[in-house]
Amino acid sequence: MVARIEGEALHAAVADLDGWELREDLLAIERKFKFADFVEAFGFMTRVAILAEKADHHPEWFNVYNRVEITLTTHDADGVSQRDIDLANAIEGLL
Ligand SMILES: C[C@H](O)[C@H](O)[C@H]1CNC2=NC(N)=NC(=O)C2=N1
Repeated sequence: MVARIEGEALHAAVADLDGWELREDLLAIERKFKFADFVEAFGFMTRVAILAEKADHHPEWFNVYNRVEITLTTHDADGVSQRDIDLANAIEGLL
């Protein structure tokens, strides 16, 4: 079981992440990315997929052409956990 991050700690953790926002229901974090074209966007998604598989923590995402929208949440925690924060940080490291 993974602990859910809530309240002040949740807001502080999200504030430390560049460009990520808390979803309105406070149960997930989200970020929108925009690339030059589809090849750039899909290349990014491929690199995220490799990170996600290594971490056994996977994004919910949406892609149209050069736009990628990522939502991170932890099903086991029914909300945001450190695993989401860690994956968001690892994604930041790809940019
Ligand atoms: C069995 C497996 O470890 C779990 O289903 C993992 C896989 N990837 C996951 N990804 C995300 N985003 N949240 C989870 O709770 C989760 N759980």
